[in-house]
Amino acid sequence: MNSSQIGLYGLGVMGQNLALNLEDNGFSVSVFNRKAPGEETIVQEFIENEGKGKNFYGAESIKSFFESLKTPRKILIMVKAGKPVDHVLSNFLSYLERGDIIIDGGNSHYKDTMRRKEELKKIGVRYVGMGVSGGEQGARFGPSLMPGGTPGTWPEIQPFFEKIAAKAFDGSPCCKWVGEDGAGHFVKMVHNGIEYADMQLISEAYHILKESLGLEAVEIGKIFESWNDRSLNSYLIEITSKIFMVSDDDGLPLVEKILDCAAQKGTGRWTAIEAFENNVALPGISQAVIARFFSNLIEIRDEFSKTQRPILKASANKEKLIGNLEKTLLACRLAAYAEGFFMISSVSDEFEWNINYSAIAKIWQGGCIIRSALLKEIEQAFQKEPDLKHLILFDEFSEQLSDLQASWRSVVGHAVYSGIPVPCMSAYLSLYDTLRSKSLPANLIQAQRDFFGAHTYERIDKPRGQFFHTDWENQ
Ligand SMILES: NC(=O)C1=CN([C@@H]2O[C@H](COP(=O)(O)OP(=O)(O)OC[C@H]3O[C@@H](n4cnc5c(N)ncnc54)[C@H](OP(=O)(O)O)[C@@H]3O)[C@@H](O)[C@H]2O)C=CC1
Ligand SMILES: O=C(CO)[C@H](O)[C@H](O)COP(=O)(O)O
Repeated sequence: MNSSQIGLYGLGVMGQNLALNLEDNGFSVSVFNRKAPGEETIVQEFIENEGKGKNFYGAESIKSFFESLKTPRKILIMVKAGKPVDHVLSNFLSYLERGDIIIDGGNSHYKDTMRRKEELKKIGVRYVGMGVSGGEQGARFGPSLMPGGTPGTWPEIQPFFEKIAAKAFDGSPCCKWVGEDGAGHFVKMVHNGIEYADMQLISEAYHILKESLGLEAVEIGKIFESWNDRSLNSYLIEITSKIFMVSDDDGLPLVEKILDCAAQKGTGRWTAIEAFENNVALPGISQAVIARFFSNLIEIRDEFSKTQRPILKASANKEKLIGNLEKTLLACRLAAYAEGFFMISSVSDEFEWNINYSAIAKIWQGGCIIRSALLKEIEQAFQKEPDLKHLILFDEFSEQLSDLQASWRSVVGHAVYSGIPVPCMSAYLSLYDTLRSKSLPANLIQAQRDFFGAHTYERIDKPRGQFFHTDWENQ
């Protein structure tokens, strides 16, 4: 048969929509899904419904799936991350041929991608870990794509993915080769870390608007709508404004009926763990992950809240607070991207991936969950200064942070006095204050370490690299 240009394994939400997107763009696609008990007809149903009359081949077995593809085969896997990917690859082993290209588009851990790439290299199979962002709609009409893996593979798969990707502000595809090994999945993981932080920040703003100003959902929605018309313009602010406008059957806002207990599949947590593993501090992203954990402690929160005296809310001028919140969100969003890019550059340097940061800022401008107006400025910053160590050092951003800090302090201070938790906003403010402090109290920590463990210290009046020890008890 050997006729389809690309194969897609895994007809979940993402797989189905990517298959439709590929077909819309003129490609012939073979599709397959495992036949789990009770789900034997997924492929058939897809071909008879969403795929009806289109250029799909619905394979009934892995053998016929492989036979239906032009060689060297290009197969996009869209299954649950983790063991399922290894399971699928082991089922492919007897059919794969030298030169075939496997593309994992799921949210796989980049270290798994590096391992899988090395395993498949032994049999001459090329492996790409491609971060995909944009959810169901993105997959269907234009996702942001972050491919990376076996060098030299890109030219053969580029036509497919550039065609189905979303468009950046300048109309170019939100899809670029990120780098070797697990670079693509690594960048997607950090994307999700930033996604967690931005979502948490928006939720903290909502909490303040609701608790401090007592605003109703529709009014909060309108505030987000107006913010979306200015510097905060982004997908997450846009969908947030829409969420507040949706009512339940009884006419009350649906969002207020949702249990305040956030789930997570793990990519944000991985970002925080990897940051610690690589000696990089990601205070905002880490706090966003922690906030999701805390949200799950419903019973403890319920019990403890009853034991505490109510807090007298700090008074607030409504218009002023709303204005300050907008500025705080902007400062924090900048800090979130800055810490994300800092993480990417730290790990990219270690693995020598040579990631192009302005290209990443461009890939994220369309299709993905963290797309925002600010990414245009970030792209330009990295174009001007490709070796920029940290985004906060870019003149325009450091000026912006300096200008925004008064509003930021006022919001965090207001929340602290009112007993409204703002873990992410305050973590970013501490990050800002830490990085703007020429001196920190870490000298005392070094003295303590030397006191109890003879760990030695460096001195301000001696060159770096010379270490001293003091017998502190007998001075
Ligand atoms: N949903 C989203 O917004 C986004 C998801 N992703 C990532 O894309 C991937 C697909 O996500 P999504 O479509 O949402 O759904 P899921 O993560 O739920 O994955 C569904 C697919 O995985 C298959 N699968 C599960 N276990 C196995 C296994 N052991 N062997 C073979 N196939 C298996 C399912 O088959 P079956 O139907 O038979 O159970 C189904 O085709 C995931 O890695 C996800 O993290 C990335 C970006 C956005
Ligand atoms: O990758 C995504 C978007 O970019 C997914 O939507 C992601 O799975 C969401 O993460 P979580 O379930 O942990 O909130």
